[in-house]
Amino acid sequence: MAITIEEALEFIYKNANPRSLKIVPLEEALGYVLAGDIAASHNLPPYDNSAMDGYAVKVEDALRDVKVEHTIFAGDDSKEELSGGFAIKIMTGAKIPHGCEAIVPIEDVTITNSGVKLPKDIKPSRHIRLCGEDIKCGTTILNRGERLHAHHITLLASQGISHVKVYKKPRVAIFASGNELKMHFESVEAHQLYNTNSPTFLARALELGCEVDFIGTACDSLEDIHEHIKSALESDLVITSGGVSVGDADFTKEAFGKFGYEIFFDKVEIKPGKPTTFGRIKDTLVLNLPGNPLAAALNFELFAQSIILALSGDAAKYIAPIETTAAAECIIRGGRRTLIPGYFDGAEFTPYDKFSPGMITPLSLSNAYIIADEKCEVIKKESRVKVISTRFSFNSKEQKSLSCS
Ligand SMILES: Nc1nc2c(c(=O)[nH]1)N[C@H]1C(S)=C(S)[C@@H](COP(=O)(O)OP(=O)(O)OC[C@H]3O[C@@H](n4cnc5c(N)ncnc54)[C@H](O)[C@@H]3O)O[C@H]1N2
Ligand code: MOO
Repeated sequence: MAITIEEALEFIYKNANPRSLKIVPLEEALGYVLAGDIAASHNLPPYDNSAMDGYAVKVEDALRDVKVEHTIFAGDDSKEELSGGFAIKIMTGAKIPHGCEAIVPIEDVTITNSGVKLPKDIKPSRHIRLCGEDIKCGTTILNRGERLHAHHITLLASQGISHVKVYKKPRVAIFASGNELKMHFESVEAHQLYNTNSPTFLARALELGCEVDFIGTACDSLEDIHEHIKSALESDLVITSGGVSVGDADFTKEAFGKFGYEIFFDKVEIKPGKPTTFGRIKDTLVLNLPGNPLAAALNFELFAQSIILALSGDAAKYIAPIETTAAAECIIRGGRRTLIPGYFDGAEFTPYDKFSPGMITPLSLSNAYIIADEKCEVIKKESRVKVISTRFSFNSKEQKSLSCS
């Protein structure tokens, strides 16, 4: 019996967990997920320092001519002490000298014969960046389950952290089956076509931070599919396409059965993608997607991505939609949840005008999709929709104003 998308995702979250850990140098840590919390071992800034090129002064010296005898540069380990009637010239980032109460920027003073004339308003602590105001030593700066993006590398580098403990990237093996299929580097005859699903899965799994083994294309025979399964079982996840329907040459599930395939579900109330199958052979998870390219790619987005996120140890493992409005009407048949590809330009979602499970263009030219409810027969123009991205960033084909009013 076909299950709902929610039930299918529950099977996924119950069965997909991060496997093992390793230590990587910071330079290679981008995209990995942290396997432990990280606490700050240094204050940032590490010492009170000047936010401006200017003069270290006493507040009481406002409006006075003060003498300037020293200059402190960033990186100096200065022991100067500031006394009333004096200013110390100081550069941005330089350590604040003892006795300094504020910094006056260079452009706010007048140069005199013996030093500088200070302005009338000097507020205590002005232009001083305080030790630890950004990061306090001992606080947790990153948590287990955080995927490392460029600006997390900033935090780690600020603490002099050279290596981090992370979850290994999910190892994914990919193959397709179908006598009609040829690899993109082979020649095709008139009755054949290129296997586009496997290169799609490979590229997308890499985008999602997996290590990928490209096993190839199997013929529609149990023996050949067995060979491909054997080569794939060392992985955390095997993703196949094709051969999951009821045709005379649909052997995929039977072929996996020889290896003790425990199937969690083999039908989902979804269009396209009803025959999507998920299970396990020992520690290896298996996702059999249908052969039809749009069905395969969209169901990869929903199910393979959810498995990959859960396997990677990412605390943010749930796919999150963005709410927006539909830019055009889209008529659907209803009856089952329907996946509709389209383009989200940051303001509106435009459903792809004509799509069917066997096509490849709709998703290639889209950057997102929506899931229409089983009772829904039309997505009306300007109705609210929940958009799920199929890319990492949101883009627009036209230049937009980027500021908020
Ligand atoms: N009598 C029924 N027939 C079908 C049903 C059904 O319920 N009853 N379901 C349909 C649905 S829905 C789908 S989806 C497909 C799923 O079929 P398979 O997973 O068995 O896929 P194939 O038959 O192997 O291929 C379908 C289609 O896709 C092309 N294909 C397959 N693999 C690739 C690839 N790697 N790259 C590019 N194109 C691929 C293949 O040539 C076929 O045209 O079954 C329906 N039938
Ligand atoms: O469900 Mo099939 O996946 O419509 O093409």
